[in-house]
Amino acid sequence: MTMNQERIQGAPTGASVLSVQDVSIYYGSNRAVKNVSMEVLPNSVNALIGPSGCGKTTFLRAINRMHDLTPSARVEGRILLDGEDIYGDVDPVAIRRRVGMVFQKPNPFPTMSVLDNVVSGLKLAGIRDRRILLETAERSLRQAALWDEVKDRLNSPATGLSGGQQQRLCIARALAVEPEILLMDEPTSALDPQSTARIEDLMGDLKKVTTIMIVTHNMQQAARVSDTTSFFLNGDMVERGPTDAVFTSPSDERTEAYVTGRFG
Ligand SMILES: Nc1ncnc2c1ncn2[C@@H]1O[C@H](COP(=O)(O)OP(=O)(O)OP(=O)(O)O)[C@@H](O)[C@H]1O
Repeated sequence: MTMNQERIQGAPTGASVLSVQDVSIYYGSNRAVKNVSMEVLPNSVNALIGPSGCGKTTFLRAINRMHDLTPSARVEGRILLDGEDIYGDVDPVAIRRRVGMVFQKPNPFPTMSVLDNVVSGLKLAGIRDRRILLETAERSLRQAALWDEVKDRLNSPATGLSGGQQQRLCIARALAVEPEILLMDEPTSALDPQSTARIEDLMGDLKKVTTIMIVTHNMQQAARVSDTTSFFLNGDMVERGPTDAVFTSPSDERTEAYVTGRFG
């Protein structure tokens, strides 16, 4: 293991924005994620790859306490966000404000305008100052590379945008509350190649303002956009390291078989 790999995979470094410590996740008696630990550095893009059903989404959802909404689900271990245990004595709603999420299918609020979608999180937090709302909307839409396309239709329904624009709107909506982490669950799988490329191009800019965890089935995408890659198999995190190393010289033969397309 290289020093860089040790830094990524090993003990908490204090520099981590997210520290996952021995996390297991159960649905009833089925353990879908097994003893996963990882340290995530700020302003990095972290890909989670692995065959269908290996636990990637289950792992991702633990990071913003979405399993609270599933009665059979249980999370063991510790997840620290900037040193604070997100399963400790904290309000899950406050955690979800700090950990944004973008889903597979774009899900703008259908009855709201473009502008109201972007600032919905701020309004929920009680911010009413129109100047602040407009400034935040412009900043977030610029960060999501959507501003130029929507600046003249901010008050039009969000549902009038194309699928790719709607997904960038959802990214802008997530960014508006300045999340420490942005979770992306196969964010381009419902999009055409051109919209996918736009979102991939965006990743480098997004990580300047947040830290990204992205589940993807597309290994070229993981290779193109991420700094670290974690390979999951049957609930185990088999390997995690710098993306270059995981793709070109994986240390586990199961990772090699997967990234070279021999299974999955
Ligand atoms: N709500 C749920 N209730 C019960 N079991 C679940 C639930 N969600 C997922 N599972 C199970 O947990 C395991 C991991 O599923 P998960 O969706 O996390 O995998 P994944 O790697 O994200 O798969 P995919 O790539 O197909 O999205 C699977 O065996 C799945 O059937």
